[in-house]
Amino acid sequence: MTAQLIDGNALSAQVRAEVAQRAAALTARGHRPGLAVILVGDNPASAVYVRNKVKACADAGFHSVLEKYDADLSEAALLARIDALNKDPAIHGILVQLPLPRHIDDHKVIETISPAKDVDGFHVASAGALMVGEVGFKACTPYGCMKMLESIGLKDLRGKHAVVIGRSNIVGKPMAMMLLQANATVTVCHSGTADLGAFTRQADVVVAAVGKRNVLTADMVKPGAVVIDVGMNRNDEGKLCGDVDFAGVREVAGWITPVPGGVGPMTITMLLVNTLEAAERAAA
Ligand SMILES: Nc1nc(=O)c2c([nH]1)NC[C@@H]1CN(c3ccc(C(=O)N[C@@H](CCC(=O)O)C(=O)O)cc3)C=[N+]21
Repeated sequence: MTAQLIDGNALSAQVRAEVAQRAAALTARGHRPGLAVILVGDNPASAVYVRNKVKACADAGFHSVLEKYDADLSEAALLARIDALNKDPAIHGILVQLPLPRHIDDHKVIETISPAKDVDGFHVASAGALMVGEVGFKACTPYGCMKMLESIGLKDLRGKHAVVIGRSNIVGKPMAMMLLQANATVTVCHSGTADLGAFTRQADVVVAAVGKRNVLTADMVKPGAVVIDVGMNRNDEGKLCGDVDFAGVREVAGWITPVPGGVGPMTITMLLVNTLEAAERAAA
C-alpha cells in the first residue's frame, strides 16, 4: 500500500485564505498586519526564502518591508534597527533571517526582538511560554507540522507515540513540546541515540528534523505510520530533498509529507498566522 500525501501547498492555500480574510477585517478597522523581514549578507538560499515570505505577505494583504543589509553590518547597528522596529506601530512581526554573518550573535539578536513581535517564536520568552502552556508565539515549522497532523484528523494524539528525530531549538525541541501538549507520548532521538530504528519502528508519528538525507528509511517505519519530513537538503543531482527516503518510506507509511511541497510552505503559512495574531493582539 502506498502512503497518502499530506499536501503542504494545498493546506497552505486553505489556511492562507482564512488568514487573508481576517487580515482584511483588521485592515478595515485601520490595523493592517505588518511584517518586517531583515536579511543580512548575500546567502542565495536566504534571498529566495525571504522573497517567498514577502510575497506570501502581499498575497495575504499584509504590509511588509524587506530590509537588506551588507554582510559587514555591525551587530550594534542591527540591534538598533530591531529596537526601532519594536517601537514601530505599523510593524507587528519582526523576522531576522538566519543564518547571520559570524560576527553577529544570533542569540543577542533574537533576544532584542520584542516577544510581542517575535513571530518566529525563537525568543526565550516564546520558548518558555510554549514549555509552560502560556500564550506566546509558536515556532513556525513545528507549528506547521501540528497543522498538518490536524488536517488528517490527528489534533489529539492521546494514546499515540510520536518520535522526533532532532533536538534543535527551532524545530526538534519545540516540536516535542507541541506533540506533548497534544497528548502524545513523545520520544526525542538525536545524534547520540543508539539504534534509532528501534525507536522509530514503535512510532505512530515520526518527525524527521535532522538536516541529513535518508535519515529515515523504509525498514525503520511501522506500517501505517505518519511521517513528517522537515528536512531541506540537496541530492546528488542538486534537487531539493528531505531527511526521509521518500520513495522507500511511502510504500510503508500511512501518510507522508513530500519535499518540496510539504513542511516548507506550511512554515511560511504559520509565519502569516503568527503575524496576523500579533496584529490582532495589538488591535484588541
Ligand atoms: N528567522 C528565520 N526564520 C525562518 O523560518 C527561517 C530562517 N530564519 N532561515 C532559513 C529557514 C528555512 N526556511 C524555509 C521556509 C520555507 C521553505 C519552503 O517554502 N520551501 C519550499 C521549496 C522552496 C525551494 O524550492 O527552494 C518547499 O518545501 O516546498 C524553505 C525553507 C525558513 N527558515
